[in-house]
Amino acid sequence: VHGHAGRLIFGTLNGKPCVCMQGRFHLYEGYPIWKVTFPIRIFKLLGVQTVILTNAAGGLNQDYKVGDVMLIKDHLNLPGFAGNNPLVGPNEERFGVRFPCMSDAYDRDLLKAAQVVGAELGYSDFMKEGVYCVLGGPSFETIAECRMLNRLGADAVGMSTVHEVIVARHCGLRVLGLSLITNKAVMDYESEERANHEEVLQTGKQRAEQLEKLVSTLVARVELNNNYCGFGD
Ligand SMILES: O=P(O)(O)O[C@H]1O[C@H](CO)[C@@H](O)[C@H]1O
Ligand code: HPA
Repeated sequence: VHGHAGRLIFGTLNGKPCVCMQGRFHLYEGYPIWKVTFPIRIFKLLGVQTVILTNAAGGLNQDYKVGDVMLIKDHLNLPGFAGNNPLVGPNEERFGVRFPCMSDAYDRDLLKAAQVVGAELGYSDFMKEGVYCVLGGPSFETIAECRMLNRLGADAVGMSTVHEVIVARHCGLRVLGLSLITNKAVMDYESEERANHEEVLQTGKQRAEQLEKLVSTLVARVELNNNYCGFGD
């Protein structure tokens, strides 16, 4: 999509071997859901143990400000309610079980580690924790939809990530999810604001340096055996 480079970059980050997707596939681009999540299985086969998934999202929680970073503690998979789940079809036993658990989708130790690192870097003022809701896109939400999602328990809304999380958990990868609140979802009929992709890209650029620092510091602290340095375990 415009704004995503569409590259796969291999290297080391703070001494840790990493592979980084510079961009992702989205359902609304017309890709089948298995293709959207295909890179996750490639990562598994490459020996990856931990994935850090990031996205741009609209803020539904009235306490959120543009530029906040929301650590994802849970998700609402709305396309999934209609049967649009990346695991639909014959189960690939070599990756995981038919009915994977999702109540532990977002690794609590990694989430705690992200909070600790965020605080150390002085980012606490703009770091939140909340529930991400995925929709199919590409149209942004109506006011009624935003109000409904917020009442259903969503703090942020976007068009990605959740499918990747489901496939990652199915094959046993540990997941940390980060949403950058790039815009406030319009919840009020009096509002003159309009969701637009340019604002999304602009907010992304403004926070890029801090997000890079957060992720790279965190990566430095995650041990290859999935333990963490300096977080009490
Ligand atoms: O979720 P990512 O890929 O960060 O992008 C978000 O931003 C785009 C809308 O501006 C949509 O693709 C939405 O999902
Ligand atoms: N809605 C859906 N997806 C998004 C938004 C939004 O407001 N902002 C960034 N991605």
